[in-house]
Amino acid sequence: MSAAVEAERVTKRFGDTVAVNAMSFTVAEGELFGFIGPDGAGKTTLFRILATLLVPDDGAARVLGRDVVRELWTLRREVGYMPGRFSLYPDLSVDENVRFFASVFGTTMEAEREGIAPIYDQLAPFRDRRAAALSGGMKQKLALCCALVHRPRILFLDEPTTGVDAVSRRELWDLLGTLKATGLTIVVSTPYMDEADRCDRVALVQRGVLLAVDTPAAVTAAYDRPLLAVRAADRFAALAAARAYPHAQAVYPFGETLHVADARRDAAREPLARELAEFLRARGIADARVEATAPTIEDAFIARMTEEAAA
Ligand SMILES: Nc1ncnc2c1ncn2[C@@H]1O[C@H](COP(=O)(O)OP(=O)(O)OP(=O)(O)O)[C@@H](O)[C@H]1O
Repeated sequence: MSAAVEAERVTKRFGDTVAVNAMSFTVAEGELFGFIGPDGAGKTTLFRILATLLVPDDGAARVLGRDVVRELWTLRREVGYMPGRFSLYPDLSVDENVRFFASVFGTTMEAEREGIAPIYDQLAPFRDRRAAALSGGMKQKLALCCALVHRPRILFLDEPTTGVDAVSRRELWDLLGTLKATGLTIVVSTPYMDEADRCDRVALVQRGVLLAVDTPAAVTAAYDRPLLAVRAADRFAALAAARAYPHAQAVYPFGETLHVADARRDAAREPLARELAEFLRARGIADARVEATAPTIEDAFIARMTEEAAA
């Protein structure tokens, strides 16, 4: 498969801030590729460079084989970009928004009706409603529809699920799956680690740096230290106590439990669980129960980010 995106040491600075720091990666054609990272990681800046809206200070990027700086005018017709915010006209109706974006690219909503059907069909009941009056999930679907209306060969979606309720998040990811099945290359960013498993490959970003690029399964498999799950009625007190544990590399809430990453890589899990339980009980967490647990991709990400922050 040829590459849909090739980035080579792409760098962008704003004053003293290095928003994107020498990022190199490739996205294959037809791939659903996710950038995962917290606020300020550089996702928006990178997406704007790949969508030809911002010029990198250093490095080079090619999208669909075209240079994002030298060939921007050709590329703009072939790329769909959905920014995190402000992509719709709030006072225009659903249909008027779609028609507007179609006209920018010299086409019409009618001509593109079949291509946008998987999304537009869900919007059609609200076609005359002003965009401002749509729910968060519907706004995102409309923005996606507008980004697709000129039949791009690649789609860049910047945080499409931020601020969207859980059901709409799932629906949006299902839609991305449907679009991927048509052969479209999709590059998406998100601050939510639990969305990683919906991607073919993910890139973990923090402070402008790529920490890992791999399949979700490989990122999870690379987690190589004992992970312990703690249950206690007073989770807050247990968290404070566990943070004082000398072998804890990272301690964080995880669902109903706390996760404690033990720094002793090669140790057997069970004795470590007993040792932590004894430590917590000695610190007043009388009901502390500790067991070894299998890492998820979120644990793997947190470990990478903690290591990097410590370095
Ligand atoms: N136009 C700008 N001028 C100055 N600094 C900027 C500009 N755009 C981004 N930055 C800074 O660059 C860094 C990366 O920002 P960016 O918006 O790319 O991150 P992000 O991962 O998309 O996070 P967010 O979800 O907050 O947008 C941040 O420190 C941000 O403050």
